[in-house]
Amino acid sequence: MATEAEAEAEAEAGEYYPLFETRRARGRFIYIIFSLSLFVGICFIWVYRVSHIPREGEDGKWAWIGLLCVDLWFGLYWLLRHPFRWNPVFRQPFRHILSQRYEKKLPRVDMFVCTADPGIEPPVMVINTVLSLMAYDYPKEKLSVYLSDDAASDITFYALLEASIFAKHWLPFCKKFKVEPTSPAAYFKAIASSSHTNQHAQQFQAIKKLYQDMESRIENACKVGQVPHEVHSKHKGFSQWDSYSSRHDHDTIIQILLDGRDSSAEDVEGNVMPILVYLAREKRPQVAHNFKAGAMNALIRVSSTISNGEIILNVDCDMYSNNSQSLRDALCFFMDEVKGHEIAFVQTPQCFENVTKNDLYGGAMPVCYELEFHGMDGLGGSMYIGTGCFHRRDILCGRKFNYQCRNAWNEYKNIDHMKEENLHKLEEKSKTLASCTYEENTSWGEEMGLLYGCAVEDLITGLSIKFRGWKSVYYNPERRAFLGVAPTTLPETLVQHKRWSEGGFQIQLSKYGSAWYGWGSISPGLQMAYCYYNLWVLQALPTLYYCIIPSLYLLKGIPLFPQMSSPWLIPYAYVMLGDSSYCLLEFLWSGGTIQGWWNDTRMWLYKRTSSYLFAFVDVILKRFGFSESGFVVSAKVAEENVSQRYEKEVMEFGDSSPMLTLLATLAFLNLFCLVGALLNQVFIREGGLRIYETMTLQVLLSGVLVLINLPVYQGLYLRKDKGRLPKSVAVKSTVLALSACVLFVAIS
Ligand SMILES: O=c1ccn([C@@H]2O[C@H](COP(=O)(O)OP(=O)(O)O[C@H]3O[C@H](CO)[C@@H](O)[C@H](O)[C@H]3O)[C@@H](O)[C@H]2O)c(=O)[nH]1
Ligand SMILES: [Mn+2]
Repeated sequence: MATEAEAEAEAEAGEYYPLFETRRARGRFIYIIFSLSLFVGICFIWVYRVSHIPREGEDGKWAWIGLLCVDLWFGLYWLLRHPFRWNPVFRQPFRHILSQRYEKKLPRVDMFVCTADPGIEPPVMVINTVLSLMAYDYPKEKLSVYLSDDAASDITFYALLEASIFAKHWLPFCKKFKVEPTSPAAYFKAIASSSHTNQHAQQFQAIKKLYQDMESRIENACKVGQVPHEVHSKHKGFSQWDSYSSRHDHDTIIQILLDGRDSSAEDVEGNVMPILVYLAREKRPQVAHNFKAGAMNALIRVSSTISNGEIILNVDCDMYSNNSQSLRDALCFFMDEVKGHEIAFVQTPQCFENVTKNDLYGGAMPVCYELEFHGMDGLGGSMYIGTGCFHRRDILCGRKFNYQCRNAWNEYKNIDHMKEENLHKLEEKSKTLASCTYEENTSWGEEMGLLYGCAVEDLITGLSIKFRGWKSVYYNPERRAFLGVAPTTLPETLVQHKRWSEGGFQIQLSKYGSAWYGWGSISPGLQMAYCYYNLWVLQALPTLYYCIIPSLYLLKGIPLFPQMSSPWLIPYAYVMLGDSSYCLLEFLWSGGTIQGWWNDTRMWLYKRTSSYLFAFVDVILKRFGFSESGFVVSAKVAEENVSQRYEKEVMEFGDSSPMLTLLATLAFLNLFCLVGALLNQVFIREGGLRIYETMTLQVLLSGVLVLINLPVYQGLYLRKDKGRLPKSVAVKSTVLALSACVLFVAIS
């Protein structure tokens, strides 16, 4: 094995091969020229706004001043978008070199899966994730999987118990036939019938049957809400539920289901299996449990006594491993002799198995993962996004960066001394580590582990690691590393984005949001990039302004933009056309479709006018102590007819919520204004084409808003299915929009 000194000597002699390589994107020059020209356009718009403010007594003075502020803000925010595009980098790990150099010295890896609600995160899905991780192509004695169950559900525990038995067949099968993906459900779905060799076909059928039997047992247990009697009495683990009173009030429940130190934990071919642990940390109603961050911190502590892997992989319960090599790939970054010592975590993109072709709810965020994250990587490292991320344990636990820590890889921690310790003792010891009083008067949640008090614990934790001097890597392999489930309804998507944007804003208001706190530890470009995400909520009011004011003034016949014949129209046209074509091209380049881009634009509007607005209000309320933090877990399953509509890309509204009422009101407001203005023009003013001449941009703006809202009008009045907008929303929004229009016209 090459030590670092040897590696450097090799490198000097010109024979050294690094464990990974970094490529830079080309064509940046063209981009810079183009954005400079756009910026000039934006400046012209600003100049126009300032120099054409209506005089005292003229119509629309205040609306104009409002537009000036909004245009200023949009222009400044637009600037924040650039650092992402300055220097995108692409990483390529070399895992064959890793095997050559380090096969015997590979570190232990602890993998954490978090689940919180068996109702919306079905146990079958959770164990598929667990099984996919257990089957990584990696020395099994060095792997451990921990499942944290924040619902402390005995059915999830039962499912994991079943999985531990099924794994004994599944792991050797995966190894023998190089199965990919290693999540049984995904694999059987991908390969409906086996066309391989005879031997494979036979074993394929056998293992498929085993899986299906297990699946139906677990689903059955979920349906009746009870663990089968004979299993319950046979396994001692269930006795831990004797003192259980509710999911918010119970002792720590921990069970080591498989442990290589115990001979019963061998697969059917006599190979060692990964360690497998179930954990439900203690919960008490009066003690804050800090949601996923709390669960992760309990996992970090408990795993430190059981396996203490140097590397920690963290996934959400729906994110199964889709690439059995990605673990080795990630290690190439950490173990690289020249650069590895400064890398704290390796993040893979969050990709989804269930996004449809045109991605109705914009869940895939292709530009984000195919471009912006590469850009952040070039600026010093992408964000930690909570799932599909490999961490170094000590750094996650708060270690600061210093140059001495280079050789840490050679000092592997030995866990052999625990061999004699019997499992039961180990479990008892771990229980105190997961108790809800353990963290009292410690720095867990502040300097150690994942940070508390923020709706995006992942982002803030990643940022705090950066501030301690570390770098990170964004690794986007061709074969997706993980696949999960994206929300399949509009309300769920909006709620998820509310949580995200709220979290971002919380970061911005915390010490991590300030430019001076991070000065020197992260580059100004990266600061700007983080701001771009963290300031989402501040888009809400300006966007609402643009959706409401120009349309109302259109109805009243007061122009707020340059006329067709005015030269000031040129910068407007250039900026609007230039920017949207650029965004469209980027979207297509990232793998999206044209229809997908249109859908994404709609979601962009909806998120800004509902999620971000509600998040903004919530952050303010929380600041003044009027509201408490929460974590609305997104559902990973949908009813049959809901998923059918999802497959057909028909928008699912489903229930009445203030967010939907707001969206529908805006949709109607624009429809009424547009129709009102046109009627007014034709019947009352008889001015011929005047409106097109004086208010082209306002007509266009309302027109686009009406077009983009087509699914809302359909959902309100044309559809009959259950996913339509409820009647109550239809009534409320129509009345609200109509009265806004009437009032506005009447007031003057
Ligand atoms: O009290 C809780 C709440 C949630 N979770 C788990 O956290 C994960 C993420 O929850 P999900 O509802 O799927 O949220 P998403 O919005 O899809 O998650 C993204 O955003 C979250 C932060 O808002 C991050 O924690 C996630 O890792 C990231 O994938 C799931 O496995 C949950 O089981 C817990 O363990 N305990
Ligand atoms: Mn999720």
